[in-house]
Amino acid sequence: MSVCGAARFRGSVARILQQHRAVCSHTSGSSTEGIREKLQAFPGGSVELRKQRDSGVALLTLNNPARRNALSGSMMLDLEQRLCELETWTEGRAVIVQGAAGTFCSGSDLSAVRAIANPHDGMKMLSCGDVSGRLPLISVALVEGRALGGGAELTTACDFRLMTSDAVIQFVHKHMGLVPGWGGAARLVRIVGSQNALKLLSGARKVDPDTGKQMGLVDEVLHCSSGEGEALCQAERWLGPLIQGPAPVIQAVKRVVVSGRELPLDQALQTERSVFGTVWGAPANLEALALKPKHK
Ligand SMILES: CCCC(=O)SCCNC(=O)CCNC(=O)[C@H](O)C(C)(C)COP(=O)(O)OP(=O)(O)OC[C@H]1O[C@@H](n2cnc3c(N)ncnc32)[C@H](O)[C@@H]1OP(=O)(O)O
Repeated sequence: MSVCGAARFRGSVARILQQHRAVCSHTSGSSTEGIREKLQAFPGGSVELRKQRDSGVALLTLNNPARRNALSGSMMLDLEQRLCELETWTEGRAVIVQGAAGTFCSGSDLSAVRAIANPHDGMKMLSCGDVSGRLPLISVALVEGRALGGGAELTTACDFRLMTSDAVIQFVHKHMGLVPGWGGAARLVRIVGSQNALKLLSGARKVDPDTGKQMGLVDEVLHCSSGEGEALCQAERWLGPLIQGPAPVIQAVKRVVVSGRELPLDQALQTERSVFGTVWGAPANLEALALKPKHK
């Protein structure tokens, strides 16, 4: 390349980088604010967080029963806020995600969806509702009633799914002219394999607990005979053996498994080494060594 050509080339690269920076700042900063304001304009319901300090289990409840716990605009923002609170809960071990009044979540609130049904707002909305990889504790979706659309996606963001015997999970996106956008498709493929994921998404198939269990989408079916609260009690009992032990160790286990699941091998190995460094010689490790345990 001539000197002149090289200068022109450097000039073009600089221009492209400048344009790229402009696009990035547009999509991350003020425009995210724009979507926040739009979402705030669709209030209704709430996302409640109750940290049970004695057990280290948090309850995250989608609470919009008049709309079958559809995620309103303000609930999407609430959800983000609650996840931030969970991320810094150092004494936490697990979180159970549930819906109020015996049903999980009917997806995005259709009135909000209608108001922002253009590609630009849709892309920005994703930055507010994405819970993938955000749950720092062992997470369980307790599915009673229906988990539809974005609600079905939310179940895949959890490590485990427990369903009551009459519950249904359904990725209804195709019926809405959509595909998942909050990571529900990618995670579904990892959970049930691509053949099953394709069947569930392209057929918008209703998944009952038994089918879910066969596919590996559902970890346990809960048979509840008596009333309110029984499913939650059973879910807490199911979780019990997984969360025995010191919180830092449980959180470390979660981190190595998530990195193994979601990162390329070289990065996962690196993460595992650094997480190992946080538990080796730490109080729980020293206490266990002092007890001279035998694992019979
Ligand atoms: C990227 C995100 C993709 C998405 O999530 S798009 C949204 C997908 N979800 C839907 O289309 C849900 C549509 N709703 C339904 O199929 C049914 O309402 C559902 C959930 C099976 C419940 O059926 P039922 O128990 O018979 O109750 P119902 O139909 O009378 O509903 C009770 C009230 O709740 C409302 N509702 C249910 N799901 C909603 C939603 N997603 N957004 C806004 N409002 C919703 C429903 O309109 C009804 O309200 P109203 O009492 O008529 O004022």
